[in-house]
Parts: sequence; C-alpha cells; structure tokens
Amino acid sequence: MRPYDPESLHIYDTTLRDGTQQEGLSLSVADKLAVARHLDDLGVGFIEGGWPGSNPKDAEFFRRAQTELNLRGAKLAAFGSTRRASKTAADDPQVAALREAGTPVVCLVAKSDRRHVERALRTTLAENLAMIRDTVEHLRAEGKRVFVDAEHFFDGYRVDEAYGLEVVRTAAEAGAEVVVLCDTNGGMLPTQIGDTVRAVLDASGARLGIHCHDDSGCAVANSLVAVQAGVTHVQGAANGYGERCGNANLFTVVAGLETKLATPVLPAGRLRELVRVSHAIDELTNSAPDTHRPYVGASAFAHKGGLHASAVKIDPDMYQHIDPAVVGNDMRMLVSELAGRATIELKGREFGLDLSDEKEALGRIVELVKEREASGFAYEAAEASFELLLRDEVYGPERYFTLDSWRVIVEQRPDGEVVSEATVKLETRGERHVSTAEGNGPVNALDKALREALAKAYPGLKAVDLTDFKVRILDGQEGSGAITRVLVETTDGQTRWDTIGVDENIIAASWQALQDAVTYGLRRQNEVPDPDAV
Ligand SMILES: CC(=O)SCCNC(=O)CCNC(=O)[C@H](O)C(C)(C)COP(=O)(O)OP(=O)(O)OC[C@H]1O[C@@H](n2cnc3c(N)ncnc32)[C@H](O)[C@@H]1OP(=O)(O)O
Ligand SMILES: CC(=O)C(=O)O
Repeated sequence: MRPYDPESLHIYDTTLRDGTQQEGLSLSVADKLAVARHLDDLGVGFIEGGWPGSNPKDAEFFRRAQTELNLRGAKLAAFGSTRRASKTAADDPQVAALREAGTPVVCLVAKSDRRHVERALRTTLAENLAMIRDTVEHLRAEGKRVFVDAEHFFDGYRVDEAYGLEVVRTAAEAGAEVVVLCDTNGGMLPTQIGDTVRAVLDASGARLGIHCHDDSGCAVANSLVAVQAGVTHVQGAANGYGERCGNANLFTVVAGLETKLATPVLPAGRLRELVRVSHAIDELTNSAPDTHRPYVGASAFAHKGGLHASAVKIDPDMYQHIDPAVVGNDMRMLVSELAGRATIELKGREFGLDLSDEKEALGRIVELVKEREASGFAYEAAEASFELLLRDEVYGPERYFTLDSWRVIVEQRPDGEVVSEATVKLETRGERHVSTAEGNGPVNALDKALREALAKAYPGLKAVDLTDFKVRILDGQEGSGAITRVLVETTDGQTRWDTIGVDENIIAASWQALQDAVTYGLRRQNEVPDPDAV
C-alpha cells in the first residue's frame, strides 16, 4: 500500500469546467461554489473552477472563491488556453484573466496534434510550441503552478509521435509541473493508452497526467491503466459529467484506485462520503442520479436473482466486488418474480425480522410473489406493500378497519369544471364511519375520503401524505381491458414508502395502493390493529 500523498498522485477534478460542457448542465455561481465545497469535503487535491476568460459567470466564480470558499485541502485551478498566435502572453486578455484569477494553479489547454495546429489554429508547428513555451513561462514567472492539458494527444501521437513528444518536452522545459495527455475525442482503448503513456514517459521523463473522455465507454479504464503505466495526475469529473458522453467519472476512478490498486488518494475515511457527495452534486446539477453508477448507484449493490441472494446469505463477498460500506453504500435485496426463499429471508432482515426458522412461510411467500408478479404486481418498486404481505403470511393479517364500500363519481359541471367526489364506508373499533370528499381527481378524492373516515380512530394519520402517484397500463394491446398498475408514494415527513395496486379498473388499483399506504403508515405509528377488522 502506498502512503496517502495528494502531491505525489494528483486527483484533479474538472466538474466545474469540463463537466459543465455537458448538454443541459448549467450551474449558477452559488451552485459552483457549493459543488466545490462538496469536492473539498471529499478530499480531492485540485478543483478546476472554470475558464475565467470565457464568461462573466466564471470570472465572478473566481472573484467570489477568493473570499467565500475557504477550501480545507483542495487547491483551486483556473483553466484557459495558451496565448493566441498573434499575441504575446503578457498582452493576451485571456491569459491576463488566468493571471488575475487568484488561484495557485493554472491549467492551460495546448494543441498537441499537428493536424489541429495546422487546420484549427492555422499556424505553424513552431509557433504552437512558442505559444506553449511563452504562456507557461509567463505564468510561472507570475508565481503560478502550471499544468498543461495536451489536447488530442493520443490521436496526434498516432499521426506524428515526434511532434507530440516535442509538445510534452517544450511544456515541461518551460516549467509545466505536469503535462496531461488528453484523449479529447474519447476514442482510445486501454491498451493504446497504456502503451503510449509508457513510451512518452520513457522518451520525455516529464511528469505526466491523464484526461479521458468516455466516447468509447473506456474513460475510467483508460484512466486507471494510465496510472498503472506511470502517470501521477488524474483528471475527471463528478459522476462522469461532460461533453458528449462525458469525462472519466472521477468518483469511479478514485474508488478504483483506493479499493483495487491499494492507492489511497483521499484523506483517511473520506471514501465513505462518496455516495453522499455524488448525490449532493447530482442535486446541485439537477441531474437524476443514475442508479446503475458503479460504487455509488442505488442499484450498485442491489441483488435481484434468487441464486445470488442464496450465496449472499452465506457470504456477501460471493456476489459483491467490495463491501458497499467502504464507499458509503448499502446492500439491498430486490423482491420480484426472480426471488427465491433466500431473497425473502434477507429482505426480512432489512425489515428487522429473523425469518430463518420460517421455511414454510418463506416458500409460501415466494409462490405468492411469483403469482402476483405474473398478474402485474412489481414488488421491487413497492417495498411497503411487500412488507405488509410478508408480515401477513408470517404473523397473520393485521387490519385497522373493515371496508364496507367505496364509490367515486366524476362529474363535469355546467361551467365546464370537472369535479371528483368519493364516498368511503368502513367500520373501525366498533364504529361505522361514512365519509364523502371532493378532490382534484378521483384518487385524490378517494384518498381524502379514506383519511376522513379514519380520522377519529387514528388522528395520527394527519401527518401522513400522498406524495406521488404513478399509473402504468400493462397490456396496451387490449385497450380498455388492459391491466392497470398503480404505485403510490407516501410520507410522514420522516420517511417515504411505496405501495402498489393492480386491477383492470384504475380506481380499484388505486384503492389497493391507498389502503396499503394507510395501513403501513399506521403500523409505522405503532397503532394497535383493530382485532375485529377483516
Ligand atoms: C478540449 C476542451 O474541452 S478545451 C475547452 C473548451 N471549452 C470551451 O471552449 C468553453 C469556453 N470557450 C469560450 O468561452 C470561447 O470559445 C472563448 C472565449 C475561449 C473564445 O471565444 P472566441 O474568441 O469567440 O473564439 P472561438 O471560440 O470562435 O475560437 C477559438 C479561438 O481560440 C483558438 N484556440 C483554440 N485552441 C487554442 C489553444 N490551445 N491556444 C491558443 N488558441 C487556441 C482558435 O484557433 C480560435 O482562434 P480564432 O479566433 O483566431 O479563430
Ligand atoms: C482539455 C480537455 O478538456 C480535453 O482535451 O478533453
């Protein structure tokens, strides 16, 4: 195990610059400051804050960062390009913005593929080298640490190795601390990256870094291979945000380095913050968390196959590449038609129930789940309904009321307004209750009528609210005869739970889901069931 040293292996985050080049991603200055704080909490070594010469927002970010950020450990970097072909570094306004950004580190993008020099910059190979040399020397003289991103390095190296090497040597000799080899178009495979990094290290002796894009789905693998080949600086973005298919996901890279390559790159104990920080940054970027992300996704350690669960019951390592707690994640069992008895037993453990002696009940529950899933239920999306089913089968049914009937009327009034009205008749604790309520839709009306009917017996229900309602038609071919699946999300302000109903009739399916939602809520409030209810 190598010792933790943020300077000997740089973890360089580019979420706030390259990450924001992602389609649909735009951050306010306040968001950028908040993302930087999360990255600092996680313990990355460097945070690239943006391109100060690009737009007023990035310029303001660097201004405010000087007084508002107070980073604990990370160093802030400003990004920009080498000077324009026609200017001196000192006179180039874009370089001036880098100089004045107030950061200890500047990262310069430089052309390293001769085709880009000739066709995009429309200048000579010699002038491009001069632009790199001048800009690095100028910023070094201003007291900055300078990293150089050699853009399109791998593509360019395949066309003209000698020129690629000249760019690396020029940057290093001018004072660049690291020359970062970029797979800008993201098309490289791990073997190409490994071979090229080794060759460039041998030929140049420069300190090298890696910056990979994910266009061929290899950005994380390419970054890890580059470290194994000798780079000591890795760039990437939180959650893999970035232009086109994104950057290397820095969180996956960091977890890989720490857990697979015995290379601590975060301060001790911080890897456990990975899930929290990943989700917090998704929240700030307004991105729906991808549940399938390695290490941090909600599904990353979720087991659905019954055979997997039976082995996991003996030893979780048999179906997990690491202990999820190491990155702040949890193991979960998913109950579905693919479950076996072991799945149900382990799910029971998640509910705090020891079902190891309930072999018969486990078998019954497996059969029941498979039967119901065949008719349209999906318990992995409705764990509260599953918990009720499980408890019913193991401990016998517990009910809080007996339903007499429910009815819903939907009426269009003369002024065009459509109103839903529901009536619920039920008995609980020896009393009959009839309640009628109006709602902005039939399910809303039914939900209100049910709560009103139960309000006297169970006043705590006031704290329970329906927060989401999803409908899916399961067999579109059959038109109105199709089966409807309804999922309801409910909260008591502290936790959320999901329940399900399935029926040909959408209101009947909704009733089932609502009834489970209320029953689960009452159970959470430790209400005693009504012994006479059926
Ligand atoms: C691989 C990467 O991800 S690099 C980062 C890419 N990110 C961005 O481009 C986002 C920020 N960019 C911007 O805000 C703008 O493009 C700016 C402010 C940088 C430049 O805007 P403009 O001055 O309008 O120029 P424009 O974007 O059209 O073209 C870029 C210019 O930079 C030149 N250029 C490109 N790379 C370099 C380089 N490494 N060194 C010096 N000049 C460069 C181009 O040749 C072009 O010059 P030209 O104006 O003489 O044709
Ligand atoms: C510098 C950079 O972002 C790239 O080459 O992809």
